[in-house]
Amino acid sequence: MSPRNEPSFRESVDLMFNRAVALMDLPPGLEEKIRVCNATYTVRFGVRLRGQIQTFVGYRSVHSEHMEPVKGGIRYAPSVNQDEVEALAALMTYKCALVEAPFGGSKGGLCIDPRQYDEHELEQITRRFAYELAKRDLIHPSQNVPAPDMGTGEREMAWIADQYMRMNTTDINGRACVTGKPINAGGIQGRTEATGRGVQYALREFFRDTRGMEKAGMTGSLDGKRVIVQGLGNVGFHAAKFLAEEDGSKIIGIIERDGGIYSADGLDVEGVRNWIVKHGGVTGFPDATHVEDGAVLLEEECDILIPAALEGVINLGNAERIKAPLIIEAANGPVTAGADEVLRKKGCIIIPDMYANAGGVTVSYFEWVKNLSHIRFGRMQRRQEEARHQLVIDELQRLDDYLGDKWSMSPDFKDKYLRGAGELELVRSGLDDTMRIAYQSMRDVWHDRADIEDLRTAAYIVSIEKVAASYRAKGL
Ligand SMILES: NC(=O)c1ccc[n+]([C@@H]2O[C@H](COP(=O)([O-])OP(=O)(O)OC[C@H]3O[C@@H](n4cnc5c(N)ncnc54)[C@H](O)[C@@H]3O)[C@@H](O)[C@H]2O)c1
Repeated sequence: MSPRNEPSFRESVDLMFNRAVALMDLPPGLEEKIRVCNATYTVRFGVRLRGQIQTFVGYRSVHSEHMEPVKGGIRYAPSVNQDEVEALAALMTYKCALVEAPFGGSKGGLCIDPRQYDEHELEQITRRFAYELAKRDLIHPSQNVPAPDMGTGEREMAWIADQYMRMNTTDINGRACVTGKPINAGGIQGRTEATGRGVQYALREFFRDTRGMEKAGMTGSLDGKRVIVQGLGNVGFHAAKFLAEEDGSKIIGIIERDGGIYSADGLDVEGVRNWIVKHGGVTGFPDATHVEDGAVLLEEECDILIPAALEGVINLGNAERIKAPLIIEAANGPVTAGADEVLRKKGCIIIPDMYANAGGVTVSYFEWVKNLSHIRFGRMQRRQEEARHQLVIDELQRLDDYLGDKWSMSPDFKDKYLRGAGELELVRSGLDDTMRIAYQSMRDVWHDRADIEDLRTAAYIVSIEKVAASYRAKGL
């Protein structure tokens, strides 16, 4: 974690914000209005567990209501605190603006180590937390819509949705009170993988940016690139798996709570994940070198470093020793403001969190829209699309017959062509499109303005401009 003399997470976010606004022309007062967190609600509640009452502390922070509902995940971790949820809520505001998800920023957290409780106990705690928030409209389809974050997943989101709906039986849009739910509880295809998938799409778009690649001193494609990932949870696992399986990248290092593993030949991501589930950590994973202090692997030679666990892991204590020319912030806030400056001076390119991990909120947006429209994406068009596709296939079949040996339809064409109509494909293409457009908007600012050195400042400028435009349009 950050050495004590570094600013807190929230201060770090504010410093990065200030760096961007210094290059903008905002009316006096507006910059402060955008930067500050509107409100943070603290809840303390008791749950009777194992024969005695245990008190839990949780937070829900609302950073900006320039658009409503506000949106942001709920984190379960012992280290959750007000500063952290406020920093994360601020990042949600900028993230939503950057990818044009029509939400303000929010975040929640519960101080708990979920590994210390069984499933039934976690359900009791989650339902009580949800009750405390929902009765104050801090969980609500049109006011405040949580999602998963560290330590939570679709299981917790299903409990939260159910709790809200029990409390609001006449709210026909009740399911839209939270996203990241399982499919059979109103979720959407592709949400679980969305943040990791977004990291993959972000990297693909970066690799299409010739000038960006030049700035990073990189050439070629993702194929064969050496990648180190910290945190093989929801985000890190999916990002690593897709990069290895679909882009040919080599995952040479994985860092977890109990240390790190390294193999120059590349690690089997799925195998490591299964090992962690079975053994509780990476220790003992075969055919790899194990290091007790996983953080040293952050400093190992690689092409792409993906911090996907905690904030503040790249700080003034290790920034000078980071060798990766490219860092993609899958986690929120993994690089402190001080480390950001050190790395910038070294020429390291950072794809910033507010863009890199925006895949989650993008697909959450799709899920929210799906819940409000009460119909699965593609359901009404599917038959019609299939009929149109069949016309094309029939026509190509005639051509195939006519041309004989000179040409033939590729064997998987029909399958691939028909596959384009389902919900998962629609979600993926919507996510890909979003990640491309958002990258291009920061890229243009980064490359076109001589006074902007880095992608993070460009990202802040693009999103602050959007939030400012929204305040200007509606008044404060
Ligand atoms: N889940 C999402 O959709 C989402 C969306 C946007 C951003 N994020 C961000 O991504 C990051 C990870 O979230 P997640 O949902 O994947 O959480 P997760 O709980 O699924 O996974 C976190 C992983 O990090 C590991 N970890 C914890 N402490 C560690 C340490 N000290 N060193 C190494 N590994 C450690 C955990 O063991 C776990 O495998 C967070 O910063 C979160 O805010 C998540």
